[in-house]
Amino acid sequence: MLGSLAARPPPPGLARLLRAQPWPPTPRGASGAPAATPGPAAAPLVPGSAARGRREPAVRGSAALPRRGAACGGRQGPGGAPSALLAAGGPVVEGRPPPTGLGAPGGRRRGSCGAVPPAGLLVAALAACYVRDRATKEDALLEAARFNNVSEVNRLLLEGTDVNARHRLGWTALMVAAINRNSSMVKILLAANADPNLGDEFSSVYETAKEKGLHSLEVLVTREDEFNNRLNVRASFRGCTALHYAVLADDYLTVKLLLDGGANPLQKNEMGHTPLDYAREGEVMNLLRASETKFQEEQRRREIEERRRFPLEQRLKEHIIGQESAIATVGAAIRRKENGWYDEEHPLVFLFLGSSGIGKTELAKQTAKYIHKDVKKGFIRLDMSEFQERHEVAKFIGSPPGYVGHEEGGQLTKKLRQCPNAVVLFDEVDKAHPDVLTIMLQLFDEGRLTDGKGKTIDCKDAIFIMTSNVASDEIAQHALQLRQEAMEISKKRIAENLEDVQVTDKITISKQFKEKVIRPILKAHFRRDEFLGRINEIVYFLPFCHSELIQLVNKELNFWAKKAKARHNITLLWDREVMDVLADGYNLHYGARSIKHEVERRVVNQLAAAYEQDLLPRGCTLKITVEDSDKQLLKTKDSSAPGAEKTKMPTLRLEIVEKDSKSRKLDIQAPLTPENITYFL
Ligand SMILES: Nc1ncnc2c1ncn2[C@@H]1O[C@H](COP(=O)(O)OP(=O)(O)OP(=O)(O)O)[C@@H](O)[C@H]1O
Repeated sequence: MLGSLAARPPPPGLARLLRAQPWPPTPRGASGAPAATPGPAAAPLVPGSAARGRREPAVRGSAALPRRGAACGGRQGPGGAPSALLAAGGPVVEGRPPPTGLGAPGGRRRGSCGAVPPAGLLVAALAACYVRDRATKEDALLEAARFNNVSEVNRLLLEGTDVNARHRLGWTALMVAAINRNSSMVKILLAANADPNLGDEFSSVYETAKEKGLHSLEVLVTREDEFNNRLNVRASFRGCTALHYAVLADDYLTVKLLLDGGANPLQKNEMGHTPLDYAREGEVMNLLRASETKFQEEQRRREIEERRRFPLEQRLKEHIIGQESAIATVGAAIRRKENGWYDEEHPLVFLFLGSSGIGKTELAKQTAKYIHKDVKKGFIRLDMSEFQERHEVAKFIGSPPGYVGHEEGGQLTKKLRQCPNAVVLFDEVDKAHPDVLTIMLQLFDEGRLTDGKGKTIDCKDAIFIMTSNVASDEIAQHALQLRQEAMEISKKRIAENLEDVQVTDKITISKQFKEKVIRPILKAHFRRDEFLGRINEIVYFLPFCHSELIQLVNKELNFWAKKAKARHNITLLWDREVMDVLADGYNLHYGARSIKHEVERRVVNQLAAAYEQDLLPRGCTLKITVEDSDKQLLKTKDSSAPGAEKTKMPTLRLEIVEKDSKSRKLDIQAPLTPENITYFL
């Protein structure tokens, strides 16, 4: 059976990864002749030993190492004497890279001792290649998996060795067992919770050598000796799972074990190939095809279950503060689509309205992340202010043949072709030229788009989100007015001692306001009823209320606290008063960005100056405080007393918390005023 498998031509993807040697490797007897029956339990050949007819005992340790380095002459197989490798000016075997730095220049005879580089260099290379610390249990596990040493693996697992530990070059024990057709080992490792979906971190020999700062020769020999010697050393294996390797080895039993053990047949390696792409015609291919279908169904079921347990709205709220009605509107529309309650002839179209920096882009991004996981391709963002002129339509969908830029294609069409069901954000859509809007209308209406080359992209499954600041002042003023009214009603009810008082920041934009105020503004701007008519949902983003501002400040301070801890081992503390002071920096026109800037200006600047002035011992605890003398001002302001707005802005200071819990104020000098002026912000 093995012979017939080897005789079949491998698929093109497979051919790239394997060397031009028969695969699966034909085990050889002691004489070097092919063995009669390989059998999974047979002690495996040591890589490179085939030519020498040597069979390595399946034990830990590197007893053979000194012998390997001793030979100097013609090539002895991939695991053979490194001197033979060093002597070669070009690839010694098919697919083997020339040893950079160490190798002799081109033109030298292969395997010639005369081509050996200086002895010191050789010794260093030998030492690097073979003197390996095999002391750790994880290394021992990888080696035992390589040699199918069941008892050693069992012992190591019992001792608590991490079954998913990686070789220093990136692979796991399960991958080693899979590529070497050690199915009994695969079974043991899976039973010990080995993750079948981990991807190899080893790319090609050159890439890995570069990444790890090693000599390519060392990487090559290690890969061949400690993983497998039948793989193309030039190909990239990054992202290959144990299942990819089992398929490369064309080992039905191991493939089946891995699939039963939860391996994902749809998982792609970094080249974008699933295991099926490497399968030869036959039972392995059939098995993979069947399990792909089954896996897809199961995945769909799992996703539905997960959506039920952890709804989209909840996920979005983890990243977006406030904007509850916007989240609810988008969440409901996506749910309708996900569950098949939508018009499949048209894509979903939203218009996000509201002032700057209040989460329109963020909501679009998070929606894409939820739908696609891979946000890079699944989220397309176009700044529509780049399409203000008529001729810029060509930039949007590509120029027709014979025009400049025809070959480049359009910004939208190029990206949509890569991911036709992407979440597409048209930022500042009000700035786009009417001709661009006409194309968008066609896109929304028909769910497809024809590019400059005449090719049509079907994108009925895409989600289009347009954002605009049009009417943002009206929306903001209306929201503030609604909040004011809600506050007054609450106060009145408190004054009347009514029991069901709920002080709430939650407000809803009325239908009347949308129809009477917003729609006419939109109509005047876009001048096309049909364009507005094609929008599924107009989503309103409102200015932040005080409690939302406090959450934004907290989020921002937490961001810096994490950085302080990670970079300088400094613990940063603050209290509610500090958050109130920072929340006052909110500017309606800049939204959450104004909070970011306020924190940077009033806290991070002080931190940086204190650090530069060597006032922050490593490992210290820092507290942000409001200057004592300013606290009264803050109280006055909090109580909304008349005239409070005119009071001086409270000052934030940094204090070091000493071991006895007492605080010491830091005397930070303002960097731009060297005359000993204390840093006041
Ligand atoms: N509601 C929010 N919750 C959390 N972070 C927010 C929120 N709104 C804005 N931000 C943060 O502020 C920054 C700007 O937000 P975003 O890009 O979403 O603004 P926008 O509403 O699209 O405005 P613009 O049109 O100016 O881009 C981002 O870093 C974002 O994370």
